[in-house]
Amino acid sequence: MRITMVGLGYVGLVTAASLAEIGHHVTCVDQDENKVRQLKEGILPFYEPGLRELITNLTSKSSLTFTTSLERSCLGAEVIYIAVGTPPNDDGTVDLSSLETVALQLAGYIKADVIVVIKSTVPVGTNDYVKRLIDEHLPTPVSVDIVSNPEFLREGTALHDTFFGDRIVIGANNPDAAKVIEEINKPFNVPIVKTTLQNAEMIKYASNAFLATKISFINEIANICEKVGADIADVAKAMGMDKRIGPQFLQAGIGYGGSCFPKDTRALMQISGNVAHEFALLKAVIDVNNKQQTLLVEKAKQRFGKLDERRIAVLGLAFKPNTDDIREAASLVVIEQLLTEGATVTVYDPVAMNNAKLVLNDQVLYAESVEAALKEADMALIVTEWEIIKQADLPKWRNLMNEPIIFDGRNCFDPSKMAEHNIEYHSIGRPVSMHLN
Ligand SMILES: NC(=O)c1ccc[n+]([C@@H]2O[C@H](COP(=O)([O-])OP(=O)(O)OC[C@H]3O[C@@H](n4cnc5c(N)ncnc54)[C@H](O)[C@@H]3O)[C@@H](O)[C@H]2O)c1
Ligand SMILES: O=c1ccn([C@@H]2O[C@H](COP(=O)(O)OP(=O)(O)O[C@H]3O[C@H](CO)[C@@H](O)[C@H](O)[C@H]3O)[C@@H](O)[C@H]2O)c(=O)[nH]1
Repeated sequence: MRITMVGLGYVGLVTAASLAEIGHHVTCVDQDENKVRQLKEGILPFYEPGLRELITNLTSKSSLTFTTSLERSCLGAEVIYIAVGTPPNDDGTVDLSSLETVALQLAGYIKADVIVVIKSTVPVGTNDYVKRLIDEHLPTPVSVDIVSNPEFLREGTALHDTFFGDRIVIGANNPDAAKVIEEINKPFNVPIVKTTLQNAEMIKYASNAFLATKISFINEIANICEKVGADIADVAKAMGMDKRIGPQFLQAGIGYGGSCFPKDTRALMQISGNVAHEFALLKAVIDVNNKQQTLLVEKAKQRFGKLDERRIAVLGLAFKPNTDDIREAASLVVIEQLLTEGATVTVYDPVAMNNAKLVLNDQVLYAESVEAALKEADMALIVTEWEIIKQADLPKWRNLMNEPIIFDGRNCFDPSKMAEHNIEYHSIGRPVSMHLN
C-alpha cells in the first residue's frame, strides 16, 4: 500500500517506520525543513531506542522516504495518515490549528479517492469536523473517507509498543474504509477493534485518563503509607497481584509528566465541561498530580528549613527514562521550586541535556555526569529513574557529596541499602533511612 505520513513527531515517525517495516511504502512529510533534511541524513529529531537503526535500514531500501512537499507526497497515495501535534491551549482546550492547516492543504492536493487516517489525539467530534473541512474545500469531486486510528505507544518503548501492542483501534463511519486500514495493520498481528469515530476518539482519552488515575491513586496511597509506617513497595506489589488490578502503573513517585497524560487529562476535563458534566474524579487526579510534583522539594524544605545557598544536584530531567522529552516533566517543577527557594542547582540527564538547555538556559549549572553533579552537593534530588542512576556506586556518591542526603522521587534504591552506606534517604511512601554517623 502507498501511504503518506504527515507530521514527524514521535507518533508520525514511529508509525511510518513500523508501516514500512511490515511492507508498505511510506512517504513522510513535515513542514520543518531542518527536521526533514536531518532525517534524510539519518539524524533523528529525538531519542528513541532502536528507531535510528530501523529508519536507516528502511531508507536504504527506499521503503521510507522524506520530503517537505505535501503536494508531491499526495500523488498516488492510497492512504494519508495525519500525526501532527495537538498541544494544549492555556485554558486546557486542544489546539487543533496544525490539524486544520493540514486538512485545508490536503483538500487542495487530493486528486483521487483517498482515505485520511487521523492518528493525533483529538476531542470527540474532530474526525467528523476534519471530514467536513476537507469536503468543503475539495476542488474536484472525489471521495475522502476519514478513519480515526488513535495511538497508544509510550515514548522510550515506542517500537515494542507498536509491534506488540494490546490493541489497534480503528474508528470509521464507512466499513469499507475501516476494512482497508484493518488490512494495512494485519501484519502487526495485534488485536483490532473496529468501532465508530466517536468511540475511537473517546477510547484514547479514557485510556490515558484511567492510567493517570492509577498513578494518582497509588501516589495518594504512598503518601498515607509514609504517615502510618507502611511501605508502598510491598503494598503496590501485593495489590498488583490481584489480576483485576494488575501490576502496571502502580509505581509511586513524583507524579506523571510528559506530552500526553497532563494535556489529555486536561482536555478530557474540557470535553466533559462542554457537555455540562462535572468530572470530579478526573479533577482530583490532576490536583493530586500537581501536588505530587512539588513533594520532593517540600520534603527537602521540611528537613532543612531553608534551601537558600544550598548546592543541590537534580538527577534526571526527562519525564521518564529512555527519552529526551522534557515536556511537562516533573524536573521542571522541581527546578523552578528550587530556584525560587534560592538554591544553586546542578542538573544531569544522560540524554535530555540539550532539550533542557533550551528551556532552562543559564538558570542552572549543567554537569557532564552523575558524579560531576554530585560533587560537593548538599543534597541530591532524583527525578528520573535512569538505569545509570539506579546502578549507582553508592560509596562513591557518598564521598563526592558534602552531605550524603538523597530525596528520591522514583524509589530507585532499597532504603536499608542506603542505611548500610550511611546515606540519609527520603523516598516516596517508604520509611526514611538515616545515615548512621
Ligand atoms: N508523543 C507520544 O508519545 C504520543 C503518543 C500517542 C499519541 N500522541 C498524539 O499524537 C500526536 C502527535 O504527537 P507527537 O508528540 O508525535 O507530535 P509532535 O508535536 O512532537 O510533532 C508533530 C510534528 O508535526 C509537524 N507539523 C505540524 N504542522 C504541520 C503541517 N502543517 N505540515 C506538516 N507537518 C506539520 C511538526 O513540524 C512536528 O514535526 C498528538 O496528538 C499527541 O497527543 C503522542
Ligand atoms: O507506574 C507509573 C507509570 C508511569 N508513571 C509516570 O507517568 C508518566 C507517563 O509515563 P508513560 O505512560 O510510560 O509514558 P508516555 O510516553 O507519556 O505514554 C502515555 O501517553 C501516551 C500518549 O498518549 C500513550 O500513547 C501511552 O499509552 C501512555 O502510556 C511518566 O512521567 C512516568 O514517570 C508513574 O509515575 N508511575
